[in-house]
Amino acid sequence: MPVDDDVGRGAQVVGERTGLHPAQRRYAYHPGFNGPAQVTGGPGTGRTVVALHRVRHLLRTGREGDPILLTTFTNAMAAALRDSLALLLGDADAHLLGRVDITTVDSLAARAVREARGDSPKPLSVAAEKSAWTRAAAREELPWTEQFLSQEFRNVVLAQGLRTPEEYLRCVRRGRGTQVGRVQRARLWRVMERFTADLASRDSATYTQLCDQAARILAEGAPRYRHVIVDEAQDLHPAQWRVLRACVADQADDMFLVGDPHQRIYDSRVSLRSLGVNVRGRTARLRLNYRSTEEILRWSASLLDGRPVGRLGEDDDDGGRDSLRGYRSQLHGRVPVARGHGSQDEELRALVEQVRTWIEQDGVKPSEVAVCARFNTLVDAVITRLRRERIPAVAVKDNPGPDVSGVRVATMHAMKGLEFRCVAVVGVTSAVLPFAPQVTPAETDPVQHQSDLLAEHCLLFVACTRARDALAISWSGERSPMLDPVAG
Ligand SMILES: Nc1ncnc2c1ncn2[C@@H]1O[C@H](COP(=O)(O)OP(=O)(O)OP(=O)(O)O)[C@@H](O)[C@H]1O
Repeated sequence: MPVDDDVGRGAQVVGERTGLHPAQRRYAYHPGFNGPAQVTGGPGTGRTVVALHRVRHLLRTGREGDPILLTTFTNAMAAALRDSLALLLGDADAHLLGRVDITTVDSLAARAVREARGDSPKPLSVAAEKSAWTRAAAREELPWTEQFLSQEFRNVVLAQGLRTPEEYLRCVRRGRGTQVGRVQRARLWRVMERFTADLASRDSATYTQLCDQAARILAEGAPRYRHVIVDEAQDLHPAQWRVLRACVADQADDMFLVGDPHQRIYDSRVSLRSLGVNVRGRTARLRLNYRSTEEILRWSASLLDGRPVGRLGEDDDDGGRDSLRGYRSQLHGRVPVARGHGSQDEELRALVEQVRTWIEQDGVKPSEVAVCARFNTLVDAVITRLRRERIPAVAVKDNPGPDVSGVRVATMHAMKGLEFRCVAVVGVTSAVLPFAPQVTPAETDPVQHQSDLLAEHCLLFVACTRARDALAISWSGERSPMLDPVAG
């Protein structure tokens, strides 16, 4: 199989055109789509590989000098895509690489704002945003929490690009499960105005605000790219889609999107049609997983417990549902192991044994083993413990290159897009999965509650589907209810 064996990367290069499955090849080497095209599929079905081949095809067949934008979700994934594309192009086509801008949408947005204004506001941390909402709401007795205010601003105002109180009064609050009348909307708007003015005075902004600003700036100028290729499309917010739409003219082969709605771990349900990205008649779904064994796939899929997952690029009003029907692997191996422990110390001791077995008995390189946890505190504890037991360990967030040895340790969010031969998911307790502060209470907003809960299930699904050959799940104390379908 013509696959390079760099570690911890999702976008490994499938060598020549003939290495692709016919379903992958049909889209990667399509002679020309009459508008945006989209490829979906479960984890490990090679969507990123298809995106890379599409870039190569467009580079080879397009006009010399036509710029291409290739975006993904994190800087680490952008770096991995850059390496993979360079490998795929090889020496013969290396000169074409300069035509491809590989970056995240947030970085692209920050760049556009900086170019227009001479600088760009400082992005706000989650904690700083919460305090800013508290300040904005301080003068009024409001019935809303900071979480509600932040979601209303992000999921209604910024999602729809609303500019005035009149627009907000008139808008349909898509995706929100609460009624907010005219008087309440007027109050909410005042709070949101105070929030934005406060941030502006501190020269700060949320990432979504930055994208909203960038989309307006870009829409006023000429399109910057001839083609836009989007990896991990399931997690982009409408403001990020507006940035992308503004970057490329509405024409043949303008946008090529790949994503998996089962891996949506951020709160973004989007109607692409309403944002001028209409993929109708140009969609394909991949079903063959090349990464994991069938045993890992089945096990991980049952974590979603049949929960309905909306289609990529459709919101609740579009109403479509995606499914993992027909999703399969031709690889076979051991059934994943799920085990509870009396204390965290015991759990970490068992983890050390498991990792040792993978490395010493199964002959797996340390860098092909990953351990992940919901939060950084446990990530740090795992690294300390492994090192104490003389097992080399490195944090994925420190971006270790492929030649750095050591077990990779990361949060579940940071596992997005990566893959490893063996994966241990630790600390899967009821306290962190689902993580209550992350899930809007049903009485505050029942729709948001369901969507937040689904994102928690998807997060565990993403973590487990990074494993190629072996998967071990553990917890200490009370097991997460999300494991009920698999752990009996
Ligand atoms: N046709 C193929 N032949 C052999 N291996 C393949 C093929 N297509 C993809 N792969 C391999 O399958 C693995 C998953 O591919 P890729 O990362 O592109 O999938 P993905 O759908 O983007 O996955 P995810 O979103 O879960 O990260 C990689 O190791 C890749 O090299």
